[in-house]
Amino acid sequence: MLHLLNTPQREAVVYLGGPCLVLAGAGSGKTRVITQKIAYLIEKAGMNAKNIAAITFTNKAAREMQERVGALLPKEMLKGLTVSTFHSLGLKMLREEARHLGYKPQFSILDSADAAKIISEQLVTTDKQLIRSSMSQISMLKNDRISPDKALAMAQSEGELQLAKLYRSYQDTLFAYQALDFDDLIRLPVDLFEAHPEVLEKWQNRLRYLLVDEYQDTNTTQYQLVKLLAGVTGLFTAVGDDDQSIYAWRGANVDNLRLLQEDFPKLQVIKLEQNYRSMARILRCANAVIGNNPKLFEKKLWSDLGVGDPIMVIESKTEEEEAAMVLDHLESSRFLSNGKYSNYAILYRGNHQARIIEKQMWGRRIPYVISGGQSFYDKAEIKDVLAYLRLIANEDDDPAFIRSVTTPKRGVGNVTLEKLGSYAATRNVSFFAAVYEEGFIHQVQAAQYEPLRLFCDFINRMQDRAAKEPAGPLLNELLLAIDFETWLYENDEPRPAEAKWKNVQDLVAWITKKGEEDDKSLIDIVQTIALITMLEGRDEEDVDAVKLSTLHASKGLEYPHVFLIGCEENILPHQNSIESNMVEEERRLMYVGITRAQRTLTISYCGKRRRAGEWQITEPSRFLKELPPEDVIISGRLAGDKPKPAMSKEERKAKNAELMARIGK
Ligand SMILES: Nc1ncnc2c1ncn2[C@@H]1O[C@H](COP(=O)(O)OP(=O)(O)OP(=O)(O)O)[C@@H](O)[C@H]1O
Ligand SMILES: [Mg+2]
Repeated sequence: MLHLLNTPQREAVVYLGGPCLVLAGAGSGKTRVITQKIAYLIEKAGMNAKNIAAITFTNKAAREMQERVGALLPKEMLKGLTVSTFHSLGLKMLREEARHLGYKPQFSILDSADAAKIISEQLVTTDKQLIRSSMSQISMLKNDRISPDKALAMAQSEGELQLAKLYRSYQDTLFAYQALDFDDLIRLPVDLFEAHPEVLEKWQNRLRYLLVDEYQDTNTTQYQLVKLLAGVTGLFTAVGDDDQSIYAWRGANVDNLRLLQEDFPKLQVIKLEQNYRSMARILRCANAVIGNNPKLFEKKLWSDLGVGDPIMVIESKTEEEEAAMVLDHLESSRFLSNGKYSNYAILYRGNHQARIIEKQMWGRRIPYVISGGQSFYDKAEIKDVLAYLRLIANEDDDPAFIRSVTTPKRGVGNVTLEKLGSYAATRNVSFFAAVYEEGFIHQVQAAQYEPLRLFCDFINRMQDRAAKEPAGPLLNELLLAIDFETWLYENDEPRPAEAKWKNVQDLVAWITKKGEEDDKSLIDIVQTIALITMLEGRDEEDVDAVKLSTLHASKGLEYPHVFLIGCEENILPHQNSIESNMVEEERRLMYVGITRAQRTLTISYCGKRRRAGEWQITEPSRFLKELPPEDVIISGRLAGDKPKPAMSKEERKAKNAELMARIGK
C-alpha cells in the first residue's frame, strides 16, 4: 500500500505521534494522503474503523473518498467508518444529543431557500438582495459563535440593532419550528460540547482519529469543533493549501492554518512538492498567477509529467461566439483523440454563465452534466410539489409540512404555525400529529384551525390512495386540487410561470413513467427522489458527458481537458470582489481553475456580452496578463485565427508578448 506514495506522503501517512498538517499545493496528493491514511490506521495501526472520522468539503467528495478507501480494504474492515462533511457529522451528533439542547431528535433541517423564506416574511420584503445580505450577516454571526442575545448587547448602531433583532426572531422561529439551518449543524455541537464535557468525552472516545481535507476552507466554528474533538491528544491529520482558500465569503478563515500551529505547538508540518496531476506548462501558469498574491507559506510545485501543449487563449466577439468556439475546440479535440466526453470540463465563475453553453450543447447534442449549479430538484416549484409528496410519504417531515401548508397560501398564518410548532415541541410530536391533538385544538380559534384541519384531512386521504393508485394520475389530481398552476401564475417572478409549470410537468411525466415502468406507487417513487436529492443529483460518474461546473464546485477534482470560460474583468475577478478589495481571493479561484487541468487548458473570453439585456464591452481579465507568454497561444477571431506556419520558440515568445500587450491595453 505504502508504495503508492512518495517519501513525504508516506511520512504523513505513518505519523501518529500527534497533530499533523500537510500543507501543499494543488495536485500534490493531499487527498491521497487522507485516503491512504485511513487504510493505514485500520490495517497497520490496528484502529477500529468506527473510531475514525474523515471530513471532506462536499457530499460528493465524501462519496468519492468512501469509494477509494473501499478499493483499498475489504468492506468488513470499513464498517462504522465516518466519511462525511462537517455538516453531516454535526447532524449525526445532534440527532443523538438533541435533547441536551431542547430540540426533539426528529428536528428538521431547513435549506437556504427555506431559511430565506423565513427571513423574507420577517422583514416583510421580497427584496432578494436585502434577504441575501441579511442571511449572510446572520450566518457570519453564527459562525463567529455570537448568540442573538450577545448580538443585541453588542449592537452599536441602528443597523446592527435591527440585524440583531432579526437574528433573534429568526432563531426563535427556527426553534418554534423545531428546525435547524445549515450553520446550526456545526455551531450547536460546539455549544453542546462546551456546556456538557461528559458528552464531549463520549464523542472523543468514539472518534479517536480525525482527518480533515481542504482544511484551508474551514470556518471558525468548524475549527473549534476539530479542536474540541481532538482534545489534548490532538490526534488528527489536516491537509490544505492556503492558495486554494476560496470560501471567505462563507466565513472560511485561512488564518486557521496559522492558528493550528499556535494551538498545537507540537504540530508536525509536512510539505509536498511533486504534482502528479498536471503537465509542466499548466503548472507554470498556475504558479505564475498565484505568484502575484502575497505568500503565507513558501511552497514549490513541480511535475515530471512532461511539458505539454501550450495553454490556448481563445478570443471571441460575443458570448454566443465564445460558446461556439469553445465547443468547436472541444469537439475537434475529442474527434482527434477519439476520446470520451467525460474527459472534458467547462468551468466558469458564476452559474448564469452555463446557460449559453448549455443551449448550444443541447443544439449540438453534446451530452453534459452540471455540478455545483441549481439542480432540477432544487427548483422552487419542484421543491413545492416534492414537499407534498414528502409529507404524504412521511407525515413527520415538518419542513415539508411547513412548505406545503403555506404553498399555495390557504389561510394558515405565521402565528398559528408558531403556536403549532411550540405545541409540537412540548409534546414532542410532529406538526402533523399536533393538528389532531385536543390540547392544540383548544389553543386556537375555529377560524385559524379550520384550514389546518382541511389540509391535514386532504393529506390523509392522499396517503390512503398513494399506496394503491397509479402514481401519475394521482399526482395530476393533487396538482389540480391545490390549484398549483394558478398559484404559479400568481407568482410570476423572478422566472416566468410558464417555465415553472413546464418543470412541474416534466416531473409529472417522469413520475408517471416510473410508475408505469416499474409498477411503483407514488410513495415508492418519492422515497427514491428523496434519496436522489440527498445524494446531490443523479449519479453522474457513469455517464459519458462533459462536466459543466462553477470554479467553486470544481475544488479537489481533476479533468484531462479543462476550458475556463469568461475570463474577463468583472467576471473573474468578480465585480463585487474588485469593489471590496477581494481580488486575491479571485486569483486563488483562478489558481484552482487552472490546476484542475491534467493535459490541456483552454481559456476564453469575449469582447462584449449582454448584461440585463444590454450589450456591454468587456475587458480581458487581469489574470490573463499574469500568464507566462512563452506558455500561451492566443487564437480566435480577434487574433485572426488562420493556420499559422510553425514558429520558432523565440518568434512565438515575441508574438505572444505582443498579443499579451494587447490584452493589457
Ligand atoms: N505518489 C503518487 N504517485 C502517483 N500519483 C499520485 C501520487 N499522489 C497523488 N497522485 C495522483 O495525483 C492526482 C492528484 O492527487 P490529489 O487529488 O490527492 O491531490 P490534492 O493535493 O488533494 O489536490 P487538490 O489540491 O486539487 O485537492 C490524483 O490523480 C492522484 O491519484
Ligand atoms: Mg484534494
